[in-house]
Amino acid sequence: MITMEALQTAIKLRVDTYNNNDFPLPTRVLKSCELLDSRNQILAQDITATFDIPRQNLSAMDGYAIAHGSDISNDSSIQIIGESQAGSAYTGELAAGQGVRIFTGAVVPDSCDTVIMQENTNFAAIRDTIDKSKPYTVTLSQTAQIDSNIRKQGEEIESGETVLKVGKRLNAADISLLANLGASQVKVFQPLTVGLLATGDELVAVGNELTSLAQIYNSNTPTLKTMLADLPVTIRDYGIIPDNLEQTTAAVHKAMQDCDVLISTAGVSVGDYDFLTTVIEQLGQINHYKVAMKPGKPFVFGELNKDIAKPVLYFGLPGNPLSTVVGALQFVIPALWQMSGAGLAERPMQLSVKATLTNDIRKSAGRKDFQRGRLTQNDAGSYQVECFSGQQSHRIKRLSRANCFVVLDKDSGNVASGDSVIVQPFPWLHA
Ligand SMILES: Nc1nc2c(c(=O)[nH]1)N[C@H]1C(S)=C(S)[C@@H](COP(=O)(O)OP(=O)(O)OC[C@H]3O[C@@H](n4cnc5c(N)ncnc54)[C@H](O)[C@@H]3O)O[C@H]1N2
Ligand code: MOO
Repeated sequence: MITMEALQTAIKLRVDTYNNNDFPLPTRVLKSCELLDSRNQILAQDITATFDIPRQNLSAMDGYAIAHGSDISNDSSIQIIGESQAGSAYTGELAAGQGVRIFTGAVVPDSCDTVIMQENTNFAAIRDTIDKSKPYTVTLSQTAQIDSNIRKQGEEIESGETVLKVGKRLNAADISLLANLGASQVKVFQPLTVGLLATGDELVAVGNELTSLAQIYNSNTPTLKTMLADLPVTIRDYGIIPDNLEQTTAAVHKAMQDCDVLISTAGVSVGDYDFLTTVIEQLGQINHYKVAMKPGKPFVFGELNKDIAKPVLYFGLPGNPLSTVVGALQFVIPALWQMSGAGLAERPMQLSVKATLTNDIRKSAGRKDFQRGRLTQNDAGSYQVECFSGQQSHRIKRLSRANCFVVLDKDSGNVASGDSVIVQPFPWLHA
């Protein structure tokens, strides 16, 4: 059975080929996106500045701009002959020994080469006596440095500079940068279409009545929709498909015409009513089946390619709710970010921390284990994790109580209270 790490690498390599050959990023349709809707969209065009930032030399402090050639040593006096405010510059010429009152963000007059903050003058002592309608004198209480407290034109961004590149996953800081450059819209990659298909005769969609004791609610589809909500994808929900070869074939066949990616839940184990692997082999191929992890072992990675122009990548998640969550986090979501065109450094990072275990864990070697736990941090900043008993992959209440996975290596055996373990916080713990 393939290890989890080897499967992650295999999926990544397949998506590399998909992005280069099957559906090359440069040939994809672009979408104009309003700046405020662009969070988590993937930039499809480089962004180049059309003007300098700062656009002119600006003051970094409230204080005085002092003319070139002035004596700026401690105790020297400067004659203040006007004022430069943010949005309304002082336009006159200054001679050595002169200055203007200036505020943070205001233009530094061309004839000035230093800004001195008001705290380094006698401003506080004379403040109440200043009559702004006529020149007045301030005295430096500290020697100033030429060039200090001036944000130079273009020092942050020069006109013509590329500030964001194709593949950037736009975040609040990028939106700040784009807004500073006046971009009201950006070109992003058209979201991929991701089909969701739940299989199982026992399933009923939330909102409907359970009419027999054999029925349960379909929780995997709402779970996946929530987990994918932050991705730049369009979801198509194909609903619940009964455990029946013809209907499963028809549903997969329909989805592969409409979608770039298909995710199914359940029907991938070895039971008499688990048809998905058969259908995938009829309409495409299985690249990998079963992975040495717990939960989530009967995971399928394949592609649907019969009689269609480009392959539809297929992820078959095992039906147990926990297997669906673990498989989606470890394989599907990273692949979707990569398929969406997000550069390597732009894909959400799986954070992990070391924590001290507060209870014993029983484990047998053979599969990498993702046990649910609750991570806490003490006042000194170190982490502890409590790992719950009852780790079977249908334990939904414990999943909701947990905030992290305790990740135990494939070959690890039992782990004891006090041992240091690797913990992966759930994405929703730090988002
Ligand atoms: N003989 C074997 N049996 C099983 C094996 C095995 O290796 N040999 N593997 C077990 C493991 S591990 C898992 S995980 C499951 C995976 O089974 P399937 O993916 O085929 O899923 P089902 O059997 O249809 O369902 C499993 C479980 O999950 C419930 N389920 C299914 N879909 C949903 C949904 N959308 N929402 C909520 N719950 C769902 C379903 O009712 C079952 O209880 O196979 C083991 N068996
Ligand atoms: O691998 Mo299954 O997902 O343990 O329950």
